[in-house]
Amino acid sequence: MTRPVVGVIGNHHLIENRFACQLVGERNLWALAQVCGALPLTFAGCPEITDMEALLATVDGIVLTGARANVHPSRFGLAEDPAHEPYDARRDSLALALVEACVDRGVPLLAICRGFQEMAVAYGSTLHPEIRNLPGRMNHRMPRLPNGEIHPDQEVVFADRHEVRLAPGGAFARIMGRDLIRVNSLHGQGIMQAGPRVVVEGVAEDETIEAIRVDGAKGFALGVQWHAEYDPQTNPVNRALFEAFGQAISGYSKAA
Ligand SMILES: N[C@@H](CCC(=O)NCCCC(=O)O)C(=O)O
Repeated sequence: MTRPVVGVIGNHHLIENRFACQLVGERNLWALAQVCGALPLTFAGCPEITDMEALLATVDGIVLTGARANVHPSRFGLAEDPAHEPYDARRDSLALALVEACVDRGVPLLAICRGFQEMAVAYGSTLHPEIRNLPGRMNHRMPRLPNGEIHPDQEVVFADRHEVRLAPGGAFARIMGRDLIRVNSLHGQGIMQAGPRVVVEGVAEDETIEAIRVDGAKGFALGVQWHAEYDPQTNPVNRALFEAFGQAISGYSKAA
């Protein structure tokens, strides 16, 4: 029995400000291999070189990963702002189309952080570019040193930072087996207004939306604002999510 194959989207980076690359956070790949029993297969976040039909004929699931670049504000009716760069318009285009294709066909889809935002925007949600600036909101960005540098210890950066209250009886509460969890937090953007098919399944103490599903999806279509890929090997909350995704990809039949 071969492993199910999961497509993992890449994101654009300029290495040394000259060398264009498609990168993917390695922890996404380890989580899929070790907890879902999948073969992770990265693909470019570039619609120009990605045949979606060929991709979806090849994979048993898709993961839209986190990424430093923000979803372009034109996708939700706002003007771009240098303060909220970088953007990754190619990834936006491919990811938003993939969300709808997966939802319509029942291809299991797990959306993480930026991917969560892409899932939300694909179905008409708006985002706020810097939610920590909203009254009453926490700072959801990764912790930094007093001098402003990103904290050098990954355990600190990815430590649980806040609670998420899950909708009782909802998809996430059923997967997690509880209504209250704690999660890490590494994002600046957040959902302002959920679109009509975006079901809010979990919110933080400051009402920031942290977990969603797409209403009417034929298959697994869940998104989380936190970085569940960081430690599903040891963290029961993230393990439950990746195991549920693993069941979905194992049970998915491309032939259907
Ligand atoms: N850019 C968006 C999404 C946040 C996200 O995916 N964070 C991952 C960060 C990985 C890194 O810093 O390289 C936002 O900021 O909301």
